[in-house]
Amino acid sequence: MADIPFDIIGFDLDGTLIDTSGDLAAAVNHAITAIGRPAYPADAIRPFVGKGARIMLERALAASGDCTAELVEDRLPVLLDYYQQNLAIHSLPYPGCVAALDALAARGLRLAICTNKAERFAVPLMQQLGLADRFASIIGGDTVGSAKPDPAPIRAMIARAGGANMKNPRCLFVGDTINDIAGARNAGIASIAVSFGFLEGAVDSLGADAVIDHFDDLLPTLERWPS
Ligand SMILES: O=C(O)COP(=O)(O)O
Ligand SMILES: [Mg+2]
Repeated sequence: MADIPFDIIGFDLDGTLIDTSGDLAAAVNHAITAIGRPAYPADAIRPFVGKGARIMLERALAASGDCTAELVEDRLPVLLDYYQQNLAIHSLPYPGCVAALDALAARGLRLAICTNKAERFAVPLMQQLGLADRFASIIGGDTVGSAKPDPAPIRAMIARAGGANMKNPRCLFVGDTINDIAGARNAGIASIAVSFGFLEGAVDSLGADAVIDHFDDLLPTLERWPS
């Protein structure tokens, strides 16, 4: 069995581990159809995701009319309340995700999450999907006071996943947008971009160290990683 030269593998959540676009779209639509805006299909929400719920709402409002600060302040609590109650109605892990997590854990790797989603959504979402216990740490966009691409949340993810007690923890981050790949680079760690997430445009342009098109490719890609 080929050696994997990492101790901790970190993952982005939305668009990487889990396709959350159906529940995010439902929450946005709940907030904006009440003021006469049209509903978005899940596919149309994907490019709005990546920098937290406020920016997702701003992008959705701006794409269908005006987007004033008052409108955002008025609609954001409605969106967040709805999402908190409906985290995992449509959301599912991407194909092969759970098997890949099992395979990595069986190889002794620690798994962790760093998402720009607020922690109060990220943790119960993973619990409701029955996956939270697989992760040694789950850091949200509001856990440490800054979000990716700032390196601080990725560093906190590593430290809380046991890296704080390791001499030189070897870490890699897997994500779907520039926030993830730039965040990994800013934290000084390697990265893999997934091509099946919420990114619009060419995944190669993210500058990740490798790209995977399916979770089945994750373990072989790590096994081939130069040590
Ligand atoms: O909720 C968001 O905007 C982004 O979440 P992610 O960092 O897990 O992709
Ligand atoms: Mg993402």
